Amino acid sequence: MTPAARVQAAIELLDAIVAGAQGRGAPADRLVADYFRQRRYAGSKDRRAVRDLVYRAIRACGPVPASGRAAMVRLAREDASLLPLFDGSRHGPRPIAAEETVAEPGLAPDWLVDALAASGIAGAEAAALLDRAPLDLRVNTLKAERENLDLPAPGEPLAAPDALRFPAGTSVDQWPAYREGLVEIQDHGSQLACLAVGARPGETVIDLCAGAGGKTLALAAAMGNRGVLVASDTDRGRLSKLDPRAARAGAGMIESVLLDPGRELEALERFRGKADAVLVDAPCSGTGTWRRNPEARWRLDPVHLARFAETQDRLLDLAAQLVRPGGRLIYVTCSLLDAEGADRIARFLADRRDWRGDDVSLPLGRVRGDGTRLTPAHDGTDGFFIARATLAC
Ligand SMILES: C[S@@+](CC[C@H](N)C(=O)[O-])C[C@H]1O[C@@H](n2cnc3c(N)ncnc32)[C@H](O)[C@@H]1O
Repeated sequence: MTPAARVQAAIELLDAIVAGAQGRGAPADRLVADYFRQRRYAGSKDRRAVRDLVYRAIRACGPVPASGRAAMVRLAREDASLLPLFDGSRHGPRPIAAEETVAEPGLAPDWLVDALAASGIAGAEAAALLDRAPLDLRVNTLKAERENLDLPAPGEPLAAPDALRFPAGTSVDQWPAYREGLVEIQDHGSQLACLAVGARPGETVIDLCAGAGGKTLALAAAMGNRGVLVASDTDRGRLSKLDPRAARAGAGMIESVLLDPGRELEALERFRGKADAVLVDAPCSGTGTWRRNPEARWRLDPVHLARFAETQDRLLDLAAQLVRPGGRLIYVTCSLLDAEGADRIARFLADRRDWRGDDVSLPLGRVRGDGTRLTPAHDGTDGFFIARATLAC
């Protein structure tokens, strides 16, 4: 592909991504993968270049752009080396007209910028939400140790005991250590959230919103494969990815439980009042993960945010019924909005005299309400809110 054709391909992809965001269709990553699956002629350099253009253009726009072209023209305003590529060549984009629509720059739609600022995320803290994330690995202590693991590149040891950091784009998935389950890809913040669970061998731990099990695998390692570890979720597709991952990681202790939305407790009845720890890694807006999913800013509106908060309250109430006296509940969201973090745990604790908030004592982060918050600017992690509460004996 010529450089101009790459710009045109990025414009077409951005059109699909904008439509996907507005109609709540497939996420950008999937659209990019599908696009190239249908265009086998594009080589790996072309793919990398187009992908890079797409994500730079997404980051360059604040609110949802009017079109893929408007987004790319915005990027060309910021990177003049792109301007000559709007040359009207056979596969390239037409020249930029004087009256052409240009997407607005910025962090996000205005209402979201205001909500973040009201949650203490503004200035450099806000700008860092759109940085490129490094690649973090968790050494799987069921199979290896950080100190004597031999990897193709040396990683930077981080504060979480099993975390190593590599530059963005490192092809870890090609490494034998990855294929053999010695390491997992997991953001440092996510690893710290797992530390806050304090899972120990022999305990009964429920990962209520386990998804594909990123955190479940870390809990299995912390428990040394001993005890009871339940991974539940309402999404069959996500949960079904856990079994092969667990097999690769040697995490034989995990029991997957598919939940019926609205009737979650039915499938978990036998654990009522029995769990030592319940992790609620709740569905949320993902404002803390824009470094990886910058187009998520375009998918959120106040109605959806309010729905997330309702679900989070419901899941907290549900999780509380599973915890044994003296046991703990850990609430996590990858959001930096108080509406999904500090406000939720404050409501939970306000309603309950038999629960008290704990200090999660993590090596990074800052106190926010009754929890701890990690941010890209301060902690170099994805954004997370993490809180822990203990039920009186
Ligand atoms: C933030 S994601 C979990 C990510 C996962 N823990 C990980 O570390 O990879 C939130 C999950 O909550 C699940 N979920 C949504 N509603 C739920 C419900 N009512 N009960 C349990 N899980 C639910 C979603 O399907 C999604 O997988």
